[in-house]
Amino acid sequence: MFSFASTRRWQPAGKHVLITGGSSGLGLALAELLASRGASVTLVARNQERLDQAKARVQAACIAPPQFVQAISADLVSFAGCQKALAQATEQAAAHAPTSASTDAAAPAHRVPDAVFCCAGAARPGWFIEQTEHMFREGMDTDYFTAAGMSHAAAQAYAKSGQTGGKIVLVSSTLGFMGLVGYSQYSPAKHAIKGLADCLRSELQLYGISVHAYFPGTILSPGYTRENETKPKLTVQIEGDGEKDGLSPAACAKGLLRGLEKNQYFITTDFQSELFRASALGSGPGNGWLMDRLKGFIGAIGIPLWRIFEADALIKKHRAEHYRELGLNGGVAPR
Ligand SMILES: NC(=O)C1=CN([C@@H]2O[C@H](COP(=O)(O)OP(=O)(O)OC[C@H]3O[C@@H](n4cnc5c(N)ncnc54)[C@H](OP(=O)(O)O)[C@@H]3O)[C@@H](O)[C@H]2O)C=CC1
Ligand SMILES: CCCCCCCCCCCCCCCC(=O)[C@@H](N)CO
Repeated sequence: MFSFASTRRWQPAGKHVLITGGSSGLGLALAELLASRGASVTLVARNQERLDQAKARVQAACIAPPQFVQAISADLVSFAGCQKALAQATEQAAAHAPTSASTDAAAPAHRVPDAVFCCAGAARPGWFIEQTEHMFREGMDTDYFTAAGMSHAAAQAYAKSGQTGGKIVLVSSTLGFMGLVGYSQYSPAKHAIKGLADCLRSELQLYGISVHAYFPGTILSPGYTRENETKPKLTVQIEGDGEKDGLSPAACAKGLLRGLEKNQYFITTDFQSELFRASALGSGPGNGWLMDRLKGFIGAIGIPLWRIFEADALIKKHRAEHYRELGLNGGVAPR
């Protein structure tokens, strides 16, 4: 009774969705899934070649003729880049709009995309003391500002045009609920996404826009392979074997869509993230009062045990090796 899970289920069929980071990993899987459910899709990312390949895959997943798939190359770090990409997506969609004969409202002229998924992001793990100002700023740019910029562009466009029913989906991470050794360049930006989601969920009610945030654990994506190249072994030890515990991009996309269909505000697709969610609810709507308290209770017991006996224990055990490895204090850990 406290969950506000409404009866209106979100349906991708006939909608136009814009997906940032749509050329790879989660974004691409989501694009394929939504296309297979009848949505038209705009993919946005920087690299044109990967966009073209992705576009072909998403086209192959389409089910109904009025559907269209378009790919836009843009760097979404700047607000201007986001605004331009959204405007392009809107204009190009109008060109696909069904002509007189069609009764399908897949893409009425100059309609802002019905939903915007902010999947662009990347982690560059490493030791806090070894990473540079550039890397920290790059983390905020890639993981926070791409999402803040696209949400801003979409909210403005919805509000100015009077288009209601818009949807903004932000992608955070389990690391948006908690922080872990090796992720100081990334996790703060994912916490910022959570804060942004709270503000936007609240404010964008003014314009009839719904806001959701997704908190995935490890996704077995190209991005994950890349981040593992710089990830400290200690971090791997604590976060666990991704190949074993991680989910495929397709499984994540499916779980995210299921959460949207249930109108959940914070969405997770694995039990660990669900425990952290239930332990960090804040002021937004939960996913069911009783289950949230029950999971919060399990988290209240399990998380400190995990921290003390697993995470912090491994970190303390690693001190000597760490000083040696990095040649700190002449390679000797002080007592
Ligand atoms: N992989 C994981 O274990 C986890 C990932 N996440 C989050 O999920 C999301 C998807 O991750 P994943 O599938 O691994 O990502 P991938 O690295 O596989 O794909 C990232 C996508 O983002 C695009 N992108 C990156 N930077 C920009 C930019 N400045 N402007 C426009 N597009 C950009 C990339 O294209 P291009 O480079 O061509 O621009 C690519 O399409 C990210 O937000 C990530 O932080 C959350 C939890 C776990
Ligand atoms: C009872 C409680 C048990 C708790 C166990 C917790 C284990 C820690 C899991 C941390 C996993 C981090 C996944 C997100 C990774 C991510 O966002 C990056 N890969 C970036 O792409």
